[in-house]
Amino acid sequence: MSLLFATERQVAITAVRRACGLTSTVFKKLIRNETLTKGDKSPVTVGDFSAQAVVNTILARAFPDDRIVGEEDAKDLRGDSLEATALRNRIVDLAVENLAGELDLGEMEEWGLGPKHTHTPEQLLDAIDRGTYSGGSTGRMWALDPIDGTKGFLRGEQYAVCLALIVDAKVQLGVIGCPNLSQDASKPDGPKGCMFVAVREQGAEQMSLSGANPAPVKIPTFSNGELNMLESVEAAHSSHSFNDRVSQLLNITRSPTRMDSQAKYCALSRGDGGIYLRLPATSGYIEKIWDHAPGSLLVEEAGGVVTDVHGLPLNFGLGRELGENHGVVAAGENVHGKVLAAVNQALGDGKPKV
Ligand SMILES: Nc1ncnc2c1ncn2[C@@H]1O[C@H](COP(=O)(O)O)[C@@H](OP(=O)(O)O)[C@H]1O
Ligand SMILES: [Mg+2]
Ligand SMILES: [Mg+2]
Ligand SMILES: [Mg+2]
Repeated sequence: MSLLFATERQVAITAVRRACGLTSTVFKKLIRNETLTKGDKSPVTVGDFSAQAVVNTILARAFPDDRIVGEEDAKDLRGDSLEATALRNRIVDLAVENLAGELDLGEMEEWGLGPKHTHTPEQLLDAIDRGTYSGGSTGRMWALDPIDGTKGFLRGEQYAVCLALIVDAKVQLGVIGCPNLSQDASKPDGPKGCMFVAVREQGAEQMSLSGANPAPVKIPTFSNGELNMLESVEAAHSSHSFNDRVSQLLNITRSPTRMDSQAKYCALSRGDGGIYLRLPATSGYIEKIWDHAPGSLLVEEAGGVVTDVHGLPLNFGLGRELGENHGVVAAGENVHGKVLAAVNQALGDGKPKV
């Protein structure tokens, strides 16, 4: 009997692996005018667009009826301006070359892959725009962040290609590719590039980006002195000062580990850091589902708990955003309760006294 979501798992691994190959290539050749600034002032590069084109092309071929909630859209690539034309040509070239790469183990030609396939610019822009689904609480949908941690990507630090399958608002499958993450955190100069795969009720594992050496990951039981905090590099994305207050309340003396992207969830799942805490630094910011869907399942399947500051599960069924949740608290099962208590004490301490 085959396991549930076995085909989806293989398709997602293929898509993430291909996209990671593409982003690594882009990083080596990225030039200044290949980055745009979006309406919310955040950066997006040719890597983000072309990775979304590749992943969505594969998903559309393998699962033509599935919806996709992807971070990017092709609006800025469709115009006739010189800038749009140059960006479009570059993105199309990158995606075409990546999709045409020889089939690797477990990959299928019918997913649009291999040298026999051609992909027109229009098809690739449409593939990017397959990601414009508004989300919702019923049916199947994929959540895609083609480059999570774009700022880390631009700095040459951590970033991740993140893909999740959500069915009736529940994340069932998550795949995260981290091209710059050390395969073994205790050997920072050792081989880099890992993929994390989780399927609900089937566990979580880490492997190399090529799929070699798969091994289960599990959050260890930390004693108090061993705990430390994982947090964003960008102070604008999560409040560092709030995390410091929580660390003090928990008597954590080790300094926080700062890294971009859902690599934080990956690090947590294998025990490199005991807590991932993310409180909005900007009032009114609502977290996006693609920034948390695969990471939260990975941590749960590695024996952890992921909630918001009220202890509520993350609700992936409310559209493109986690509209009901405030902040994210992720930690091992034996630690999560006391972190949540400390978070709420710190939130209470911050309120004006009447
Ligand atoms: N003001 C803000 N507050 C919280 N998160 C924000 C934010 N502005 C952008 N982000 C999100 O933070 C993500 C990166 O998180 P981190 O800091 O953990 O690396 C970004 O993902 P992208 O890089 O995919 O756009 C983006 O979705
Ligand atoms: Mg972005
Ligand atoms: Mg992101
Ligand atoms: Mg992104």
